[in-house]
Amino acid sequence: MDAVGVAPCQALTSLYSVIKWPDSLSEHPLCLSASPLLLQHPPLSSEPPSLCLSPSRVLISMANLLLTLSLWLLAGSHFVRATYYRHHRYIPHFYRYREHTANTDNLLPDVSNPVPEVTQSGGSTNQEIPEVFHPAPESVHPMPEVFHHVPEVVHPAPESYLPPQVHHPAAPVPPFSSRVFYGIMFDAGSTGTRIHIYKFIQKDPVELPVLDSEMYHAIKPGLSEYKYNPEEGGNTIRQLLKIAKKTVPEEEWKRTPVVLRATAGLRLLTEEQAEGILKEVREVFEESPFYVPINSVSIMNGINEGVLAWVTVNFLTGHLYSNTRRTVGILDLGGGSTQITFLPKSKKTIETAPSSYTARFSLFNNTYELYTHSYLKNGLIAARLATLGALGADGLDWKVFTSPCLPKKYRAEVTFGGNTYKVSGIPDGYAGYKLCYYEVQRVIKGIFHQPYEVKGTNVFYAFSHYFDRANETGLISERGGTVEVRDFKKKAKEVCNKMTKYRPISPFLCMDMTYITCLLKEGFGFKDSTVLHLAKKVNNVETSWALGATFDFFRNFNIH
Ligand SMILES: O=c1ccn([C@@H]2O[C@H](COP(=O)(O)OP(=O)(O)O)[C@@H](O)[C@H]2O)c(=O)[nH]1
Repeated sequence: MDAVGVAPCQALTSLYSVIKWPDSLSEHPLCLSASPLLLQHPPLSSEPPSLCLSPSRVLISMANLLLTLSLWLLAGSHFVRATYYRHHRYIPHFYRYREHTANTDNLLPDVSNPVPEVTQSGGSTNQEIPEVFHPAPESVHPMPEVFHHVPEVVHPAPESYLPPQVHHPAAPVPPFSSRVFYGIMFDAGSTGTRIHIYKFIQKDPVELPVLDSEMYHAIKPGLSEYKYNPEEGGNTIRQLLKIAKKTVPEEEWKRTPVVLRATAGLRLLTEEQAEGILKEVREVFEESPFYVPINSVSIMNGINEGVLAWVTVNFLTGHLYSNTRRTVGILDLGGGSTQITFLPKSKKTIETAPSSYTARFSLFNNTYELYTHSYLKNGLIAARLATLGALGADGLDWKVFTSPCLPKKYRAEVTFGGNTYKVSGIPDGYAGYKLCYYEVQRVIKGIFHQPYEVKGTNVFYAFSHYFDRANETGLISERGGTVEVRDFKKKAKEVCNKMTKYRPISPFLCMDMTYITCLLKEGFGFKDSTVLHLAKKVNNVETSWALGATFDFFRNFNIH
């Protein structure tokens, strides 16, 4: 018997109690002690309990047994394999939504196959995104889970929001060679266009990719300034694409998606003007070496802007993976619009909100129903012009718009949305906080909805112009920090009553700080004692809707 044959033979000893091997098979019959198994068969001789067979019969019997055993093993291995592959790790759908536990990595939500394969021919730039990028969204539960179990408990002392680490330079090299991929998101805002180049690392084929880093660059003015000259607007995009070409390795260009989402600036233009600019951007994208998906250039609606900024901030602060459902709200003050978004703790917040002020989406087996709203024309720059009575006014060629929020001797021309406005302080009049507050109130009163819960203790992250103004006036450092709503008010009073001192920073500082104070208190209804976390970046990644929009591109959140 050869070596291969011996092993299965020896395995038989576990089935038959004992095998006594003689010195030589050719000379001695093989003897098996009687075992309960063998005794089920009629005895072959009259000498129980041991059974002796001639070598040839033994070999035939062994061959039969081997054949039976092989069949068992084959069937068994099939069964085992089938069971193994039914394990959740091998069911992408199950894996995506149920494998997540709280962790501290900047993991990209569900990108199992995030970037298109480069086609052999060089790839068409307007091919459709493979379906795997946009798996069918999970059906939304009619009654969102959030309202079943979330007690109306407030958390007066919020957890320390230590953000997860972004960079993992010392990670051990896995046997699977890590795959790096990129996503390029353009934020076409009213005051500027920004490029966000995200680098992701797929460390393991069955694990979620990790956000490694972001390359960010901004350019002014925004695309809406080019409403009469879209080609020039296209040049600003070309300039930013040069940065993308330097950041993304050449071999990755063809499979790196490039997407542009425009916000308030383009929303405020006529459809024709906005379309002229978007068409130009599409052409610039098409001539770039990057992957241009369908719908790569569009105007984003206010709901998505609010929800995706909420996704970014909660992702970066590590709240999307937590099982506690404790999240943070966001306050975004752009140039043309302002957004508030949070996950209510109380059912009453949604019940008392206008239906257009709520949005649902699914992520990691959770359905979130958020309170969210974007107020168009209430961004900081639009609000300046509204306070001056200039927004939407005619006679821009000759009218001078004045305000007690501006230094008395200030006179200038400001441009916004492709229009130029003449503005000035009131040379012989009064200026100061009280008068200014009265003026900005008109831009807020009767426009804002105060969410039921905002007087509670939800934690809010405030960024964009909230951050910029707080930083410029010394409320916080470059690194950000926390302030109370009353700090904005205190600083606004100081700035407005000492306009000359603060004028070098910005002649609009009094108006801006007063507007922010009024917006927070009388617009959203925050208490003086509400603490706001001001952050331009979390873990070196911009707090903006752009990261959330990149996730949404890779895996459709079905925000509705
Ligand atoms: O990633 C970003 C995106 C925006 N901003 C700032 O946020 C404000 C947003 O203005 P935007 O023109 O985009 O406002 P919108 O048009 O969306 O209202 C500007 O001060 C930007 O400098 C920023 O700091 N980082």
